[in-house]
Amino acid sequence: MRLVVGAAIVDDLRAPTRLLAARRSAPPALAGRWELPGGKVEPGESPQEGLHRELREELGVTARLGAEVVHPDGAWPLTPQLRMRVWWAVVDGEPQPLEDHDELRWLPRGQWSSVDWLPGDVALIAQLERS
Ligand SMILES: Nc1nc2c([nH]c(=O)n2[C@H]2C[C@H](O)[C@@H](COP(=O)(O)OP(=O)(O)OP(=O)(O)O)O2)c(=O)[nH]1
Repeated sequence: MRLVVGAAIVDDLRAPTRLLAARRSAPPALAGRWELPGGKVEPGESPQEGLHRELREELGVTARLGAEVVHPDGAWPLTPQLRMRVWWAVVDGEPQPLEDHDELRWLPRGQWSSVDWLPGDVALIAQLERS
């Protein structure tokens, strides 16, 4: 079982009005679907270290993490091999699609479920919207 970390990047941790969605450019089976920026934690890294690294690599930003978005079982199941932990985050500057994504989109509150999320993200995004 491999751990993936993701960031729910918003404009304001206390009163979010927009959420950043990222459209995958690869592999072909996932390309075109939307996800939270992030990726797999590497051996020797803490989940938070891995998330900061992924956000630097993918978006070119430095992040400040807020609270974890907790799944009742501890982590969000994505596939039989993957589970994901997610933190709210704010970032400095405007994220750029440097790696893994061909489009970034700020979704206004109320429209967070309006893009075609990866299947494992749908319940998570619904929880973000309710929070
Ligand atoms: N980053 C991210 N990955 C997600 C989300 N939802 C979801 O099912 N996944 C899946 C897609 C991928 O199979 C996996 C993340 O792997 P990745 O390919 O982005 O990881 P990585 O950047 O570390 O790349 P690599 O080492 O596998 O090359 O988790 C999500 O919201 N964010």
